[in-house]
Amino acid sequence: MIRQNFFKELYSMAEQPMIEMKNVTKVYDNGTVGLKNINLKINKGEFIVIVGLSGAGKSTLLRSINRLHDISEGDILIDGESITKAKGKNLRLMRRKIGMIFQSFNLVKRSSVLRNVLAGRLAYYPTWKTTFNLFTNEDKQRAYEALQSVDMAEKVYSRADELSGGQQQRVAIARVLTQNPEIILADEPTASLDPKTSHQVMEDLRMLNEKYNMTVVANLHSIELAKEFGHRVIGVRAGEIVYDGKMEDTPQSVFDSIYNGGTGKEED
Ligand SMILES: Nc1ncnc2c1ncn2[C@@H]1O[C@H](COP(=O)(O)OP(=O)(O)OP(=O)(O)O)[C@@H](O)[C@H]1O
Repeated sequence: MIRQNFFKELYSMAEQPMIEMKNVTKVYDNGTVGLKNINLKINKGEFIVIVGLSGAGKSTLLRSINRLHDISEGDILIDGESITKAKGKNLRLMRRKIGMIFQSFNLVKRSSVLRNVLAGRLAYYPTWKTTFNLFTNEDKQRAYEALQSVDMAEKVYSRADELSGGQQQRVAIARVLTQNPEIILADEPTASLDPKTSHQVMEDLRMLNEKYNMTVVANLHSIELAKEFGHRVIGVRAGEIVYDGKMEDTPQSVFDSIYNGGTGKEED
């Protein structure tokens, strides 16, 4: 009996979603409805792509997960714990589990590549230490290795604004790797990049997913990249989930209808 319970418990732990959205609605201060009653479970190690027209709510969905946007109704659980209700130190610890990649890279442009990558460790230090730049050698080594894994080690002392867009995004990926989160939210990570560089950046995200088992949720405009890299596709239209399925089971017609057949606000 004890043995049975043990396995049952182990099983239910394995089943616990990494991210769970329960009846999530987001209404912006000006009355715009960003998300309408979203229910969604994302498991550890998945690589999710979110697709939809401009204005459909992809960014709102992604940014609700780490509370860059506060939701109006519902609850969001990270690894079983409500981030919606989290406060103070607890909220900071939960956010440490969530890394973010932005379309605009969000590096400190006048700082070195190394300092930018070390910023991924900030949440592990008390503020006074970071003010005085007291990063440990271990963390410097960690940052260097992260840069190596995205093939950017030779730029370690360059200033961030001396790099190309693709190189900056790779530094941002090294920063997120140094943070060592469970989840990576990538909000249009390739929107400012050319096709070849976009592909490279997606390969880096795949590496984080496969090698470190990080759960990746990426908003993508490019259907080609979505198809190539996503394991599961979520279609969003006018703040609602209109499709959710494994990539291998998703026919082209689904993409056609999400992008052409819908009531997405802008291109109607
Ligand atoms: N800060 C804000 N205040 C008010 N409305 C907003 C705000 N941010 C987004 N919205 C609105 O919420 C809706 C969803 O926007 P969101 O940015 O999430 O869409 P998206 O699918 O990410 O679009 P894109 O692909 O263009 O980035 C849109 O109608 C948008 O105008």
